[in-house]
Amino acid sequence: MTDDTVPGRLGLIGCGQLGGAIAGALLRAGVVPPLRLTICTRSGPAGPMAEVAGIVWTADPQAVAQGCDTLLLALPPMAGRALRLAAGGRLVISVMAGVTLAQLATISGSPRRVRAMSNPAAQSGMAYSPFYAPGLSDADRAVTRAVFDACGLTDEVPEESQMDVFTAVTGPVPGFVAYVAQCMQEYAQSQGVAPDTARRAVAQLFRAAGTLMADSERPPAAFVQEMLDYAGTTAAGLAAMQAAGLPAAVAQGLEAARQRCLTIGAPED
Ligand SMILES: NC(=O)C1=CN([C@@H]2O[C@H](COP(=O)(O)OP(=O)(O)OC[C@H]3O[C@@H](n4cnc5c(N)ncnc54)[C@H](O)[C@@H]3O)[C@@H](O)[C@H]2O)C=CC1
Ligand SMILES: O=C(O)[C@@H]1CCC=N1
Repeated sequence: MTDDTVPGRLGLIGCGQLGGAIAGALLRAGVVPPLRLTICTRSGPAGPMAEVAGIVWTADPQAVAQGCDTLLLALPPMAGRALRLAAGGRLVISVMAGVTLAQLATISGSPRRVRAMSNPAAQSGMAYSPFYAPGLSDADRAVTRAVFDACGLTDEVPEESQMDVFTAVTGPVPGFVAYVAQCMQEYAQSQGVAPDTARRAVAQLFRAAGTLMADSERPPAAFVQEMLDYAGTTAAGLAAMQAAGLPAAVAQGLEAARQRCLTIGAPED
């Protein structure tokens, strides 16, 4: 990756949990140098990016829209929906949950729009960042891929509806996985394991499980079936979890998150 992968000036509006992580990823990967990065927040320099020399800071989204060539919107969805940017024909990439491509047209007026999703694991290059961008030029697609390649894995999805699915499933990190880990730690503690021991053990389990599955082409179902076929202690636990409705509970939770995205993306009255 070279310093001109993102041509011109990149303007980031929002530098919090996600925007700051993406900015860190872009700088680390050399996709854009600090001298070609403008960051807009409500309150000036923020987070680790505040220590990076060369970045231009502003509290004026219009200054970003008119002074930059590519805009990356990483502010809260409701604040983003209220924005009106004189973005002209600039490339506008959004990672705002639920904000639709149609809303991005109203926000920016630009025909060059990307609806994307990422997560704070971008900081360490471990995010999954899908994007939806019908009609995007090859050049703009290359810039979009360069941005999200720096954050981890990326895919272009064929339907905008999938962006709400991914916002629910892969947007939160550690997100829902932390909830499962919490349940496992609390079980261990209920059996007399000391809290810090339980925490360390479960963290190591998720590190191992995540690495094993990420390094494999096998779907999670294959790992589960392998344990069921083994017919040992884990098989007994898996059968009990299925009988207790774990699959339905997970699906209900993810669907609730997806529905919240649809609420954000609903046309204003
Ligand atoms: N935090 C997360 O794990 C994830 C967040 N997202 C999305 O990323 C976006 C940002 O979320 P976070 O980084 O968590 O928020 P945050 O609250 O950590 O940071 C928000 C940033 O936006 C700035 N901001 C807010 N209103 C502004 C305005 N009117 N003009 C200019 N700057 C403004 C704030 O100063 C701050 O820098 C949201 O749309 C969220 O849905 C998506 C996936 C994961
Ligand atoms: O919870 C949220 O609203 C943000 C978007 C996806 C993950 N975190």
